[in-house]
Amino acid sequence: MMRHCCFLFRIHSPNFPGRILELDVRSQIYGLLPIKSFPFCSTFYTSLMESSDIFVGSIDQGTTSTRFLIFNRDGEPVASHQVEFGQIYPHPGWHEHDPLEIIASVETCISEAITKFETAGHGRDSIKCIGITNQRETSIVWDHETGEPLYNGIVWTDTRSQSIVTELRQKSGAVKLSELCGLPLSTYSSAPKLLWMIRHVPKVRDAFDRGTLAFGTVDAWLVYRLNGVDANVFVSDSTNASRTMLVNLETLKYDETLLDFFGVRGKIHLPKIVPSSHTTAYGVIGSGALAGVPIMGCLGDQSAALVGQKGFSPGMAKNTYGTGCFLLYNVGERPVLSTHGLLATVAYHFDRPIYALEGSIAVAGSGIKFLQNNLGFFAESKDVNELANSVDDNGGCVFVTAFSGLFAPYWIDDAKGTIFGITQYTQKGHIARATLEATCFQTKAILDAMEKDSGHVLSELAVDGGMSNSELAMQTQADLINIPVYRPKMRETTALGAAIAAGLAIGVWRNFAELRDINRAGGTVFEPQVSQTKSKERFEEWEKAVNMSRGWVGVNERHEPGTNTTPRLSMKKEAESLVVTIKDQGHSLVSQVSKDRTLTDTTKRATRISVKEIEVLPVPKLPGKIADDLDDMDEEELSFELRKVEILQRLKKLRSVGY
Ligand SMILES: Nc1ncnc2c1ncn2[C@@H]1O[C@H](COP(=O)(O)OP(=O)(O)O)[C@@H](O)[C@H]1O
Ligand SMILES: O=P(O)(O)OC[C@H](O)CO
Repeated sequence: MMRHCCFLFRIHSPNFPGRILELDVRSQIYGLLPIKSFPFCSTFYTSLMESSDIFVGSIDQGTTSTRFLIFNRDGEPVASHQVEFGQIYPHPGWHEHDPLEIIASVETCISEAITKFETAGHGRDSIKCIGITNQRETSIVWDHETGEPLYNGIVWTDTRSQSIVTELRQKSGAVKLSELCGLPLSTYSSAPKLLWMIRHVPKVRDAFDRGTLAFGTVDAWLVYRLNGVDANVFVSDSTNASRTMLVNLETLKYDETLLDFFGVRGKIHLPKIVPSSHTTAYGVIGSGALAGVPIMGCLGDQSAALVGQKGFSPGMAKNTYGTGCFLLYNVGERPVLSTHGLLATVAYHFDRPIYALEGSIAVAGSGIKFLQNNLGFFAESKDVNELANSVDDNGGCVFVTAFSGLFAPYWIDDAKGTIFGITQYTQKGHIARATLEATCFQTKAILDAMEKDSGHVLSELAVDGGMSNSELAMQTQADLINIPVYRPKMRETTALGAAIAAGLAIGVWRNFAELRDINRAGGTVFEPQVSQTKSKERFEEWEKAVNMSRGWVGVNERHEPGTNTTPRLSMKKEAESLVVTIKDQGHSLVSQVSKDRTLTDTTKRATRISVKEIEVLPVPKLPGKIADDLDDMDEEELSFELRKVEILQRLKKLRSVGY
């Protein structure tokens, strides 16, 4: 076997104490040598022996888009590619991702970025390792034997598990949960989403009963599939695993009390929890443009942003304005349990775990996307700024963007998105401004809570994420919190953090000191510009609005189709149309395809729908049955060629939500 000495690394691996692993850049292990003396920093286990032309790849799998970036040793991105992927909203409060589409989006990004990288004159062999960072809590289930997903991923924003959460809150032991895992019992964490799938999705229930149900957050899914199903690399990093509610924050192991509480102990396959930076645990990319390249870093996206901002000392904080907005505050080597509505979480786990207090805001950039996609206010996210700047202030409007209830520090389950203060004077610009302000107000509330929990006053807030591109939002933020807001020049700090985690494992960077100058120059500082009295008044208005947004969702009124019984699906041929009815205990969804090819869906309370005259069949038999019936139908008679496609698409959509 030929060795290329410029590509040779020696690694002091935690898996092989006292021995050195030698491996080439494609991660083929040549042999284990006894360790002699090795002058590397004791904090990290790695040392890059000889190197030139070194790059680290980073997969950033966010809530709305996937990116792949390739960083040089100075932490500069030299090539990248980004794609948006499908957001599935089958019912109010439901939000899903197709797990296979997520994988496809990663593969596309890697392949396109590699093409750009090579066009720029680099060789793909110079990419030494890959880091992964991802949206957290989003829950994916698959068959442990086949690797096939059993349902769409339930996204962290999804509130369908509300009644399960309400039920669990009554259960003995509920109040102790957050002491063990650092998280409040809410729809946000993974465990209630997992329970919902076990209860309501027949395929998931079957796998659960047969003992083949595998559950993981997005990191585990990506690592598993990118290695190739046959490799069966089933791991999750501590920062991601700690968001499931199944993991003990102190031990970073699955906790029997938590597993028992959720009724899953010994009944499902869970990924092994490993540190965020590791030479071997994450395996290697199995196929495609980077086949053979090792994955060596993995962090939940908010942890990655903290690492990318180099928030390595206790007292350092960052706020990432992406789809949601998340403030992480480094509290050091011991977790701090909040008494003011914050989460205790793992900041990162390299040689040892470091903890953070977290303030989570469910809606930030997604509020802007809402104005764009749902209300048609503008064509692109960046246009929100022009619209918001078209007015001098919010014109008295306050928008509580509680699309998933309100997260930290309020944790109001029954709030809904609500705009207060609308008059005939209100313009789109006022609403755009109020949307940007909502995240800034909630950040202010989180910082206040953080100061109470930590006893420490922050002197500057480091920011990043898509919405931090908004000058108006960042200036508003500085005004409201009355401290400078620092925005780095290169805003892909999340991807950088994952690259750092991977690079530290293999010695691209040997210690934190070597990272000091990365992304330091050229940042922007937003200094507070309004009086404290003025910003206090505005914040009081916000808090009033928050209180008034309570109670819009009565727990019993939540739209939760399929909560109790097996849903029934039926179809009926009428003279002018084909009617497909999905009925469950709470609701019926009626899809109607008319002769003129229009398709209408109506969701009604079940009690108001007469299903007497139509055949009702158990769901599992239906797909084939419907397909057969459609084939038998007389084209003339029904006279709309598109109906099959339309109905089958509609059924696919319905099946994707568990029917
Ligand atoms: N110039 C801009 N001004 C305000 N918001 C922006 C701007 N550019 C992007 N955004 C918002 O940032 C969000 C995307 O940020 P990103 O960090 O990529 O999120 P994620 O990782 O969650 O997918 C979008 O929701 C978008 O609305
Ligand atoms: O997609 P983002 O960047 O808003 O991050 C999602 C979070 O990880 C959810 O906890």
